[in-house]
Amino acid sequence: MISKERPTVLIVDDEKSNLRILSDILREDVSVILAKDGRQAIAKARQMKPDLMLLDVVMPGMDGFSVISELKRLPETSSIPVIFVSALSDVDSEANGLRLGACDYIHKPFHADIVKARVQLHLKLLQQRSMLERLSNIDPLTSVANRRKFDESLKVTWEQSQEQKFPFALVMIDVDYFKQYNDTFGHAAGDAVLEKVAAAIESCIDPEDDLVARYGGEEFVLVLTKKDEECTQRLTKACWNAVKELNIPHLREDSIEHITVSMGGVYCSPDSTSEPLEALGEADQLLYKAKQNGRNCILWGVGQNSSTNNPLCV
Ligand SMILES: Nc1nc2c(ncn2[C@@H]2O[C@H](COP(=O)(O)OP(=O)(O)OP(=O)(O)O)[C@@H](O)[C@H]2O)c(=O)[nH]1
Repeated sequence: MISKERPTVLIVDDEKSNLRILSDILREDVSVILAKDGRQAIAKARQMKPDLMLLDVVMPGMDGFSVISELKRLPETSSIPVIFVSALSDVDSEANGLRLGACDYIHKPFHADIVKARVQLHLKLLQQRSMLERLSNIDPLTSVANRRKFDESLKVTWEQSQEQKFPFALVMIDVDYFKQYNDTFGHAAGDAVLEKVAAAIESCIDPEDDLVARYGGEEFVLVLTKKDEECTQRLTKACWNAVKELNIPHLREDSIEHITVSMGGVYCSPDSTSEPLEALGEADQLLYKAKQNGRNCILWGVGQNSSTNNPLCV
């Protein structure tokens, strides 16, 4: 994913002179990393995650075709675009390189302007792709993750939790009496509340490990990873409190004078036997109970699959 101002290009060639010439051509526009063989190329790609690679084909030991096959197999390098730069100018070699997943093929001897132009073109395409990816994962009203991103993250988090043995929590969040708010203040004011609520929740979580997503309508969901139960509950309470502290007047006749949220959370351990959707269902039931309980509270499940029988109010 191309996020930095100055993209990084990994150049792989066993000929020192080619490495020097190619880096001289590119270093004005990009940061250059060099590798002199296939093994080094894979190690540097995994470690430094370049935005683009220029890869020689004929190299002693591991050739460029084997390198690209390995890069495409590894999840952390599979999306790095690779341009072959090769003296093999026959149709079969070029077709093979493209079939293996290269985005382009430049023939040696290369021309500086062609190398520059092709690199710029692929960096531009990469930038557009990453912008599209970002947009397709974001809720346009609140700018937090959308349902699509949440579904994907839940699946990945569940799998990683099982493999890497870390716990995670799912928390469903729903704005209280929101219909009444819309009816009183109008839909546009309701939209502004959703934006503020999302931002308040987002400000409390750790963007490295956690995710807040708009689940739909006035409902949000949290995925909190790698924390013990106490820390998870503390963080959830901080989110609940952050919404309260927005002090958005609701003007209800009863006791709730400000916008509040209800929450239902479950803590999933790596040895959980239930499935992600079951855990989500449990969190949803706890949220329902929190609403029945008078709203403006958090209900936690206690232990695996026992959450709905014995909820804990914090
Ligand atoms: N402004 C605005 N309102 C929305 C949006 N999505 C859903 N809503 C409104 O959210 C309200 C949800 O109403 P209900 O499901 O009855 O829930 P509630 O009034 O919050 O009641 P409780 O959840 O029981 O506290 C409905 O009036 C929806 O129209 C949105 O994007 N913007």
